[in-house]
Amino acid sequence: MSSVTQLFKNNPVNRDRIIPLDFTNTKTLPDSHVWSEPEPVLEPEPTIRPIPIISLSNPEQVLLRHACEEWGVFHITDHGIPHSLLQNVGCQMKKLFSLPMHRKILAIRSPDESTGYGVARISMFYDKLMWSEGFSVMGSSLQRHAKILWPDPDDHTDFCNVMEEYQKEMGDLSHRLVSMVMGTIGLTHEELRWLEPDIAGTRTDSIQSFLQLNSYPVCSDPHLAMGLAPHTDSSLLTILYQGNISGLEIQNPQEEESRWIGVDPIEDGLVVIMGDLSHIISNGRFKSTMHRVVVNKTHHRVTAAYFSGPPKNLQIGPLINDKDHPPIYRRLIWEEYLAAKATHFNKALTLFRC
Ligand SMILES: C=C1C[C@]23C[C@H]1CC[C@H]2[C@@]12CCC[C@@](C)(C(=O)O1)[C@H]2[C@@H]3C(=O)O
Ligand SMILES: O=C(O)CCC(=O)C(=O)O
Ligand SMILES: [Fe+2]
Repeated sequence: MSSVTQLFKNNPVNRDRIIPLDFTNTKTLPDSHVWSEPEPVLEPEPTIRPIPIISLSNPEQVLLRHACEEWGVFHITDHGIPHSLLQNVGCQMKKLFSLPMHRKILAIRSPDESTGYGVARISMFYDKLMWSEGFSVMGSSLQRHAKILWPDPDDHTDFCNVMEEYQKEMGDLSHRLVSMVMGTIGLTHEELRWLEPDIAGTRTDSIQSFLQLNSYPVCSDPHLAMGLAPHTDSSLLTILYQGNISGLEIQNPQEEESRWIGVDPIEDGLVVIMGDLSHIISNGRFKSTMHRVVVNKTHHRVTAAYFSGPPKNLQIGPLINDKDHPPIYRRLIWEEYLAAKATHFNKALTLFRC
């Protein structure tokens, strides 16, 4: 059993934090989903620099390092993922989330499981409920849940083929990205051996991953709702496909006073979100930036987030140990980190401080 699966068995979620609202049959915002008074619209700050864009056909080390150290979030272009595959992923997500509620419910995640249909796990750390629904995939859960959602083999085969292809592409891309970003701070350390491609497919120590499909239905009162509440990702890094609809925002990492900045889609781009584990490995140099998702009145937004993490049972820890910068985090395995996150949420990182 994967360590992530075991983790969810040990940290079950309350049922009321699993089943989403039936958004298609909800015309006005229920009180459970009202987060705040409308925020005053902030004038755009002239000093705010745009989120970095890194071309993978010719990545500049200095820019990439800057993106990881100053922003923790950046766009990538020329990533090699076929445009048609991204479009198919978008279509399949729409197909899934447009199913009637009574169908989606058949694939509902159970309280001690990580995969299937339901509300994002961070929901349990907030009083209010979010204007979103999700579908999580890990390993063999894809086939099982797809067959429940679509008894007709034509439908579930299409869905599974697209998602399997996407996971394969994301696996390769995340390997490339992790070694690229770690390379920018001089990490060629023995301990990064697990990043070397597993061409024969025989190693048991390859990267673990988790695919999260998110759906943010149209909302009559977007200023009062929250698509996905503020959080940092527990991954090494997350690759996000967000189509061409805005909604993702990051907390400006260069300001003390939190101000949210939109990460608006760019043509054929993907977004990379640096996770807490990269922050740990880089001994605090890389930011794992707080982000959230806002919703809108007119467009149903669907996104695919691919979380990659280190191999099962592999201990990771700060890898830049010169005497001027002693390690600020202790060593840990991904499962331990996820367990801390599942109970302490945004305070999890501080628990591993030396
Ligand atoms: C591999 C991961 C990453 C997890 C935990 C575990 C499985 C589910 C992932 C997400 C997916 C949705 C956002 C998030 C914040 C959530 O609620 O569940 C993510 C979380 C994290 O990054 O902590
Ligand atoms: O949907 C988005 O724009 C972001 C999703 C996200 O942050 C997540 O799934 O962790
Ligand atoms: Fe996230």
